[in-house]
Amino acid sequence: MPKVLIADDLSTAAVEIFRNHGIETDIRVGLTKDELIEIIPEFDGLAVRSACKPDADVIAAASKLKVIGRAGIGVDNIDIKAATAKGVVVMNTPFGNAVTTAEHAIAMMFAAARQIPAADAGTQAGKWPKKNFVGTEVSYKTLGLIGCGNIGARVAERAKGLLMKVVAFDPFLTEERAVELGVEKVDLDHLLSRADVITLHTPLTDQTRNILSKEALEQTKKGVIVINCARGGLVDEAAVRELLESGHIQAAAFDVFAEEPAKENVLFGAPNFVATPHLGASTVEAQENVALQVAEQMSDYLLTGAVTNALNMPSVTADEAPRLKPFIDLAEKLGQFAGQISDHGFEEVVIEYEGDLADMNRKPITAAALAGLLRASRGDVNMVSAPAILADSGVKFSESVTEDSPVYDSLIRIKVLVPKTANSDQAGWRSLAGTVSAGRPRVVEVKEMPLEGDFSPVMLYVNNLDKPGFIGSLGVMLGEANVNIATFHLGRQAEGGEAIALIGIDGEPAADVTQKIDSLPHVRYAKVLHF
Ligand SMILES: NC(=O)C1=CN([C@@H]2O[C@H](COP(=O)(O)OP(=O)(O)OC[C@H]3O[C@@H](n4cnc5c(N)ncnc54)[C@H](O)[C@@H]3O)[C@@H](O)[C@H]2O)C=CC1
Ligand SMILES: O=C(O)C(=O)COP(=O)(O)O
Repeated sequence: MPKVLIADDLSTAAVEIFRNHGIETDIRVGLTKDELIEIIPEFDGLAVRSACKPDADVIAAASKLKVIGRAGIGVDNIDIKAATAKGVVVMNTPFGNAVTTAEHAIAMMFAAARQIPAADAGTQAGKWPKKNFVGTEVSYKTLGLIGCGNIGARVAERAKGLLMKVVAFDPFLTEERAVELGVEKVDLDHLLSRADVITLHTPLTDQTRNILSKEALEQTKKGVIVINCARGGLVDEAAVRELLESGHIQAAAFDVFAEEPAKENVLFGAPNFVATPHLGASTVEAQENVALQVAEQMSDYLLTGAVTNALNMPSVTADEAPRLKPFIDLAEKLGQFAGQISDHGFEEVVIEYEGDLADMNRKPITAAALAGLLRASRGDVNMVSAPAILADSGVKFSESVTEDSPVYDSLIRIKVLVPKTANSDQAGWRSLAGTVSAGRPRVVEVKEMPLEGDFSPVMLYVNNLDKPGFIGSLGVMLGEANVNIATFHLGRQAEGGEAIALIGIDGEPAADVTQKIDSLPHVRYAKVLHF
């Protein structure tokens, strides 16, 4: 039974879902990094919000981990690169808390514009500080959105309901979407000079870090209000303090901080500054949404291989998972085959899909083929890590699809180009093709020679010249070496030409068996294959 560690405060709805799927959970909120490293090897799944930080060290220790589920949107607390390299899927719940966070941004805008927290504190302290608080209206003012995705768009809709004019800076916002939302797409300089209120809704990336730098803040209108419910690190906090003190910024309201939990911060105590402790997603509705969703997604992945909302792997719906599974198996086996007969590496990979595969979700199939291919040389590679490893390696990769499949309903062909620098006998294209028949993967072509057979866990691959007596001498030799033949498949180019024998055998042969096969006349290459 898979085991999931819940390492942040998730709604109990998540535990219920895991339990219904027969998945064991352990709730351990507030672990130190060392404590997390100590227990993580027990778990197949890790469910987090933003407080738990599965970094490269934690992921390195996570020997069984298959999936990290983020009950929320931002994944900057997770080392996705390390997870990908280790083959761990990282998934989030991109929509579950978006409305709640948009509402928080609007609440923060009013809290800042009317200084509600300070007015409340003074009133409840018995000071009746009516004269101290003169706010500003937001109607007919300009709201500048930095980031107009999921949450930014919802903020825009609400701001328009408040009769605000909305301008947005987002390089990925299309003109059509801007028109649909009724926002004006502008560049950052325009936004800075025009907005009465600026609100941030981008992820924290190398491009967005410090996007509201001191210089940017100095370009804003005097009296601007700044809201940050996205991520600390997007804004220069010290510069905001300075500009609040000088009165250039009228008010600021931040839910997120560069260092969290923010027990101390340069902004604390600044004039007209409002703070909340990363509450953007904290409503009953949002927390239930994200907990249910992450638990369903993680359970689906652990139990069926369905992938939803993964940041480092193509999606596979629960409906298509059973249909794709035999093709994923086939692709992985063809990849393993190609990897194991490419002793000198490869500089190019081509995957050809034919027939029914033209209409399928091929991304996971490709990922499986690459995982199988790379495993021979790179060890523990899976569908998550394979595409990134191949891209990093500089090996050229392409894919082609055709609806025609002359012989089979569906066919996958993997071709690898072994470099010229290798043993000249080995250089050139290797090509393997297979199909799924009665739900089982079958090889149907090896080095462009027709050859039909099942995959066995251990196989002997022999590339020879088609000469009389060869099969007999091979059979005798294997008998003498105590190798029991389970299946025997043959293919050849033409009489007397290049030929292949693919032999399923029972158990692991002695270490010298390939040498013995190599020493038979007419053998060009022999290899023990594992599937
Ligand atoms: N305070 C809280 O509790 C919560 C905070 N968040 C944070 O809110 C942020 C936004 O979330 P979503 O709207 O769901 O993300 P999203 O991915 O839907 O939208 C982000 C938008 O930022 C844009 N963007 C990317 N790079 C940009 C750049 N260099 N300049 C301008 N725009 C850029 C993207 O094109 C995209 O449209 C994230 O950082 C997320 O972690 C999300 C939920 C709760
Ligand atoms: O979903 C997000 O990106 C958030 O920032 C929410 O964070 P939280 O789950 O409340 O720790």
